[in-house]
Amino acid sequence: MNPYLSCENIEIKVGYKTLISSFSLTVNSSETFAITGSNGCGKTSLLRILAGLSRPHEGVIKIMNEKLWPTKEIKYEHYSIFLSNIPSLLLDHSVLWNLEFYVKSFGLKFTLPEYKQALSLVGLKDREKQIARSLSTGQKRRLSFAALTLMKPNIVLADEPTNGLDEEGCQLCLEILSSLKTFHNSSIIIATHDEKLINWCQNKISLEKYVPKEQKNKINVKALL
Ligand SMILES: Nc1ncnc2c1ncn2[C@@H]1O[C@H](COP(=O)(O)OP(=O)(O)OP(=O)(O)O)[C@@H](O)[C@H]1O
Repeated sequence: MNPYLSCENIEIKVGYKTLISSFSLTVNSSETFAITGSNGCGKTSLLRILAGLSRPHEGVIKIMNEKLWPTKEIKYEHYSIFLSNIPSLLLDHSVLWNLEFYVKSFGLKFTLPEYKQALSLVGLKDREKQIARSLSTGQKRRLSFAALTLMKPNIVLADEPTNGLDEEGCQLCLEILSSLKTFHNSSIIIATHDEKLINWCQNKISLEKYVPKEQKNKINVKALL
């Protein structure tokens, strides 16, 4: 069977600086990966590239055996979903409007009871008319989980998905990801510093080994004091 996601020899540059080089990965159905590494090593940059939201300097990326980069030949945008570390919402619109809008942007549509059920599942019951601006950070994140439960993507690319969540929210996140993996064979790739999430993932990849040596500038606190 073809892998859900594969990438070969990815190089990421920021300006003239090489952030990551020679990164390759094959992700099959139901596999879970934790991408770890120090602040600024390139986890978010890598996930955004795997989601097709930005471009690598070098490399080849395939999603469901269709090319994402260098030439984009993806048939269905909803194959993979990127959960940003800061959920992007249209803040002057309601919770329900944001959920519908997000799902529609992938060409999908659900019924009102389905949207309501998804909101209820993530603890946002009776908040569908609330303006997104008035949600807390954790509630905004829960709203992005509601979209996941509806869309059931093949691949979830989640950037620090438990940031800003209370203990129950973290548990909810794990339950949603576990059920996508178990019942829909979704592959999950998570960039995180959260030990619980890292331990949940079957595979752990430290990005540090793909950071060129000259970029590893450790801060010497003693020298600063
Ligand atoms: N658009 C951009 N313009 C300039 N520099 C950028 C841009 N995006 C990212 N960078 C730089 O690239 C590096 C990697 O950023 P990235 O957000 O990928 O790191 P990260 O590993 O996710 O960090 P953290 O653990 O803090 O979330 C950082 O030094 C950052 O300043």
